Amino acid sequence: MEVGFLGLGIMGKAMSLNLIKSGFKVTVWNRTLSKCEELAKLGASVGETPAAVVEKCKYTIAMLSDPSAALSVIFDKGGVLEQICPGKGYIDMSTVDASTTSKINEVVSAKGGRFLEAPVSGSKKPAEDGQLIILAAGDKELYEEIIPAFDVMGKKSFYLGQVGNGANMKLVVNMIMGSMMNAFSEGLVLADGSGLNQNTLLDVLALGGMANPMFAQKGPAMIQRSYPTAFPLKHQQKDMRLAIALGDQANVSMPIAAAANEAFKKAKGMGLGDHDFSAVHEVVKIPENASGK
Ligand SMILES: NC(=O)C1=CN([C@@H]2O[C@H](COP(=O)(O)OP(=O)(O)OC[C@H]3O[C@@H](n4cnc5c(N)ncnc54)[C@H](OP(=O)(O)O)[C@@H]3O)[C@@H](O)[C@H]2O)C=CC1
Ligand SMILES: O=CCCC(=O)O
Repeated sequence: MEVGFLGLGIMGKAMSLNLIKSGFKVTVWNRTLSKCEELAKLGASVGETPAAVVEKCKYTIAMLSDPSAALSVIFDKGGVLEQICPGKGYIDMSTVDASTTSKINEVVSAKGGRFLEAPVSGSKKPAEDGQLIILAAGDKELYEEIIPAFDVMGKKSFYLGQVGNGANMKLVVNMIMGSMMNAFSEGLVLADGSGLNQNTLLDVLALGGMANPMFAQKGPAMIQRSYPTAFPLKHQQKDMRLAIALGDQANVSMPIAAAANEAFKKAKGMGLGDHDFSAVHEVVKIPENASGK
């Protein structure tokens, strides 16, 4: 199967590499074109523009930072719209809001193309291991046709119905995750401020009903104030912002998510946007010289 891939960031690079390793013919494009070189050495073809990729491939996947990036590869000069046509499918796996995917669906469909949104749960390591959770919605036939690629990139795919449901599901999941990360950071700081051993806290959490891979994997590094980037904090803040807007539309009060968003905003303001989202810990951390009592 010949597949195009737009966006070779943390996630897109790992996902497209898995497709290549599994025997897909992959044509890649990235805004910073030099990032295509590594993939080219591993067997990818390179398209000069998103339009060139779509022209070459029956299916094109995108994995881009945010709504503005997702729209710009569609509408800009050399964008997807210039070549999308009947027989071609466009699959956007970026985390964006439903209004963005609805807009893309509308213009792709108007040109006779088919559209599927398919954001993912799971981070850098699951992307490298082909263990993502895929939250697809949109054209059902396209979903069924692209399953072989999803099976390479993910461990489970959900088909959620109409365009918007995948985007919304992803925002709900990440809203919960961002709130949890804030509560976890506060817990680590509270343990420390109360004279408790933070590693013992991790051991206690790991044995109970709150045990989860996020606490287990990120906790030890957070205690060391180390935040190697798997999921950039700036993207988590974007997801909180979009989830809060979704709450506005649905009249759902979300004070916990709102407080978490404020902490991520503050962390971004502290220059932590490119660190892992666990760096929000720095916002709640008790200054080293304060006893907290
Ligand atoms: N990292 C993670 O753990 C996860 C991330 N996601 C989501 O996946 C998406 C990608 O994340 P990730 O790979 O981490 O992000 P990165 O920041 O590593 O990569 C972002 C990609 O978007 C491209 N891009 C940014 N702005 C534009 C633009 N205006 N026009 C064209 N391309 C643009 C970048 O190109 P360039 O190289 O030129 O900057 C790069 O290829 C995001 O929506 C994120 O929320 C979902 C699940 C997990
Ligand atoms: O959107 C990012 C999700 C990161 C994760 O699921 O660990």
